[in-house]
Order: sequence, then structure tokens, then C-alpha cells
Amino acid sequence: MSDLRFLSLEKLTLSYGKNIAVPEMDLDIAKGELVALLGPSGCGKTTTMRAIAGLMAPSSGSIILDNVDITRSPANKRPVGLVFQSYALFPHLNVYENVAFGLKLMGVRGSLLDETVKEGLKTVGLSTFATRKPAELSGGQQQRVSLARSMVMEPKVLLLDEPLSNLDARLRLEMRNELQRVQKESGVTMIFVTHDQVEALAMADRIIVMLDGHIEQIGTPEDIYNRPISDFVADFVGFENVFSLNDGKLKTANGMVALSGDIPADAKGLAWRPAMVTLGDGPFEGTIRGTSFAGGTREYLLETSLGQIKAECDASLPAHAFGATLKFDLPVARAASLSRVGSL
Ligand SMILES: Nc1ncnc2c1ncn2[C@@H]1O[C@H](COP(=O)(O)OP(=O)(O)OP(=O)(O)O)[C@@H](O)[C@H]1O
Repeated sequence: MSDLRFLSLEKLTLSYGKNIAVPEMDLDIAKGELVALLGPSGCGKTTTMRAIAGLMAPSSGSIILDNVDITRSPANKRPVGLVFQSYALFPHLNVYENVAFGLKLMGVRGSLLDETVKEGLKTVGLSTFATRKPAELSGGQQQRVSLARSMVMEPKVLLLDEPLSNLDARLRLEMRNELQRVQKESGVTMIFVTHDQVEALAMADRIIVMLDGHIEQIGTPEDIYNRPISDFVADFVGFENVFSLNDGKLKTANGMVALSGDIPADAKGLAWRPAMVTLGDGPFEGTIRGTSFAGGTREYLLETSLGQIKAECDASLPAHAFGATLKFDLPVARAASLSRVGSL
């Protein structure tokens, strides 16, 4: 075993009756990694987590954790923790008792129990909240209790299913940092599910992008953000102008269009973020059909012979009027080169 294959899914197939939700997934997760499972609704994120947690039996394949085959181990015998989006705290128990609950079930008693619970509360910054009931806590604090409750069990892997989705925007940012801090300080291997690319990019060491039950791309946030390999990933992470290539030409709504610049030989498509489109100059022309101001930038929706193009420029530049015509370019040198297209 190497620490790079601390958790391995080997040809894991997960089905609901006759419907295969995840076919033959292979995945290796390293010890101490913070990994995001990212993808749209229905792509199989929760199903994968449930299988790792032991809440559903795979139809075939194996799950290996720290050199032990846990494929058929019952959920309560797996060294795997689970934090849900609904915090699932016991309302009648206070914070201390909620965190102590699982430890007590394991037979931990006395000063060891007390020290472990206090340490868990300290880890998530809730030492002074021990005697409060869940109803007397904010959503973020309840999520921290839920995290502490899992962490004190010292799981080898901690799974978090949409951990931040019930929190408002400000708390979500706070909890992002908090989760990252707890993960880095404890070194526990964590996998969290999200459909929010910003959250995945901000928190994860590595992102697994899923689509229709399979892994579309695995990479660091930088890889995924800057070097999406497919039209689906490009679109998902904000490349709003995505095109297939045919014979080195862009396939557009109005036929094939040649671009100047060297297109990589193996590229099957090209994609540009709005900010990568050159505005005010270039061989193409578009009519402004929408503008939106986003603080530092202003985005234009252009109707063009290539179809709709989204372009962005510095908001400090004078605004162009709705209906005005603008020249633009799609510079090949700035585009992300896609090695797979067809999923959009
Ligand atoms: N209990 C179930 N019975 C039958 N099919 C299911 C069941 N749960 C999920 N599925 C199907 O399995 C596939 C994967 O679902 P899953 O819940 O894993 O997706 P997800 O990526 O977690 O989505 P979401 O972000 O909406 O939670 C979907 O096609 C879904 O319809």
C-alpha cells in the first residue's frame, strides 16, 4: 500500500435495482487529502459517498481503505465518518452530549471520554458552547458540532455530503475556512460532495468532476479551472464560450469558422472564459443583447455570426450601450484546448 492509495474504489458499480447509477468507477485517494466530488444533480456523488460509508452495497467491485477490503463491512464497523447537510444532531442533548454520544456507544468512559469531547469541541472552536442545546446555536455552529461529533471518532476517512449548503453566504465562507483548517490540522482524509464549483475550487486539494455516473476529470483546482479537458468541465467551471473543432475550424451555429493562430493538433474543441475574449478589436462583430455589471467587471452578451458570445471587460472602462455593435476576437493562444467534446 502506498499513502497515495489510502482509499481505493476498484471497478465499483453501484445500482438501484436495474438502474446503474455508477458503472465501474476507479478512484484512488491519498492519505490526508481534502477531495471534492463535484458535479451536477444526479451525477452520482451521493451514491458514491453512500457506498463508501457502507449505506449501500455495491453490485460489483471493491472498496479498499488503508489496505483493508471494506466492501462488505457493515456501516458501523467501518472507520468512516459521515457529516450530513442536515446536521442530524439530537435536539434534546446539549453540545457536549451530542459530541460524546458516539464515543459512549463505543464504550469510552470517564476522563478519556471527557478529554476527547473537550478536545473535539476545541478543534471546532466551540469550547464555550458545551452546555447549549442545538436549537440555541446558529446553523454554522450546529455544523461544527456535527463535525466534532464525527472527528472524535477518529475516522480514517470523513465524508461530508453538501456540508455547507444549508448555510447562508457569510457562514458558508466562514465554514469553508473552518473545514479546511480542521482538515489540515488533523490530517484526516476528507471527501466532500458539492455541486458548487466555487466551493470545490476554494477548498479542495483535488477535485473529482463527475458526470452521469462516471469521472469526467480529476485534477487540482488549478487544473480544473485552467485546463478543463472536456466541453462539459469547461462549461461547468465557467468557460461560457465552448466550441467543437472540425478540421481545425470552429463549429458554430452558422457553419465552420477559421481562426488565426496555432490550434493544438489533438484539440477537439476550444473554450474561452468571458474574460479571455478580446473586446473592441478583432475579426468578428457582435451586437450587444445584454449587459450585466458585476462590481469589478462588466459582462456583455453578444449576438454574433458564431452564435451567442459572452465577453467581459473591466467595469472602469466606459460602458457600451445596449444594441451597439462591437468588434471582438477569440484568441487561440488564450483558449483552453479540449481533448473531448460531445457531452453538452
Ligand atoms: N433511491 C434511489 N432509487 C433509485 N434511483 C436513485 C436513488 N437515489 C439516486 N438514484 C439515481 O441515481 C443517480 C445518482 O444519484 P445521486 O443521488 O447519487 O446523485 P447526486 O450527484 O448526489 O445528485 P444531487 O446533487 O441531486 O444529490 C441518479 O440518476 C438518481 O436518479
